[in-house]
Amino acid sequence: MNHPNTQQLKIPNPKSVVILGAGAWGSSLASLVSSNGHKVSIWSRRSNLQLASTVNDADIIVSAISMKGVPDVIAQLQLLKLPDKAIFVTATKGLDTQTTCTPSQIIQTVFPSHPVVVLSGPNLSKEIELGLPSATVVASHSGTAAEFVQLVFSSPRFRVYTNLDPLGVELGGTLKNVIAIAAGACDGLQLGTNAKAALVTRGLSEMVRIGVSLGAKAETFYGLSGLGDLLATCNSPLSRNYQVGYQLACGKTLAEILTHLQGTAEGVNTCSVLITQSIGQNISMPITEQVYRVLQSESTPRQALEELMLRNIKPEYYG
Ligand SMILES: NC(=O)C1=CN([C@@H]2O[C@H](COP(=O)(O)OP(=O)(O)OC[C@H]3O[C@@H](n4cnc5c(N)ncnc54)[C@H](O)[C@@H]3O)[C@@H](O)[C@H]2O)C=CC1
Ligand SMILES: O=C(CO)COP(=O)(O)O
Repeated sequence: MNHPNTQQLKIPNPKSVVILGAGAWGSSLASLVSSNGHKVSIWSRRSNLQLASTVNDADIIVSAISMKGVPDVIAQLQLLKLPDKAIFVTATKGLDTQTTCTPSQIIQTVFPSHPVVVLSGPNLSKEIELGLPSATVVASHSGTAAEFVQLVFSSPRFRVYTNLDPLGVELGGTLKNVIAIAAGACDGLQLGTNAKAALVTRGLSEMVRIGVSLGAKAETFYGLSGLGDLLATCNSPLSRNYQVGYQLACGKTLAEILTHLQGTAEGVNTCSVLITQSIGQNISMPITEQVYRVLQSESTPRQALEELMLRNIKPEYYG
């Protein structure tokens, strides 16, 4: 089968793309889409634009807001008349603390007749703003919707793959944030490359375990949206989640870190949701548990390390 290359990817008519959220990720996504010749409108809770007039002709509505704003903004959209053609794209990486739902689950419940596409991958927004090359995944139960979104976002500097496991893609981007906090702490404590490799590998194992129990496919976690994003976030000081862990290891309190952090570190809230889910489903998540204890000030990063190293010895189960 012949696939077009990125030079041939022009959609004949420019599409109307609405980005909800004017933070770091919303702005980067807007610049990617507008560089491809599409019409982009950015809405945020602080802008003067009316949500109703912004979305009234949208082909694509992208959520790039922090998780805590998603239920409220989707409830606002529910009161409006959306075009039948509108496809939702969620680029938010978090879990709702009230319901434990993912953003795509919240959107699909409210808008059952609109396709929902998850966009997630190793996409540090600062690098994308610099025009550096990057790849991502767009996943949906509707292959047609995923391919449409792929065409709108693809460019020679942003390579977009489709995937039919939206939950797996969404959970990859969400669960890795907790491991990135641990990786930042590992670097902050200067534990070395061997320790980091062990942490990230066992972290991936935790992601697969809880992800599969929630209904995702195991293999999805070994792709760009799982392992790919895990590697990017666990190895870059540009990651806010990594920064949280790094600075905790340097002795700062969580409150101090969050006050000065630029943007959202979703891993902090995601970690609490995962603890509830892992207890409820009786799934072992030792790294997540230690991150939780450190975030709650019940333990220090150094004590968390000792707890992990002193666990009962066992075979290397995968997944
Ligand atoms: N920055 C990055 O490199 C990437 C971020 N993401 C994800 O995108 C989401 C947004 O991240 P950033 O843009 O970096 O965060 P940010 O903190 O820069 O921007 C967050 C946006 O959400 C809006 N928002 C926050 N609470 C809200 C509420 N209660 N109601 C309505 N709007 C609200 C803010 O006004 C702002 O426009 C997060 O889930 C993040 O994990 C995903 C990939 C890359
Ligand atoms: O998800 C991201 C990169 O893919 C961004 O990570 P942070 O939210 O930790 O900055």
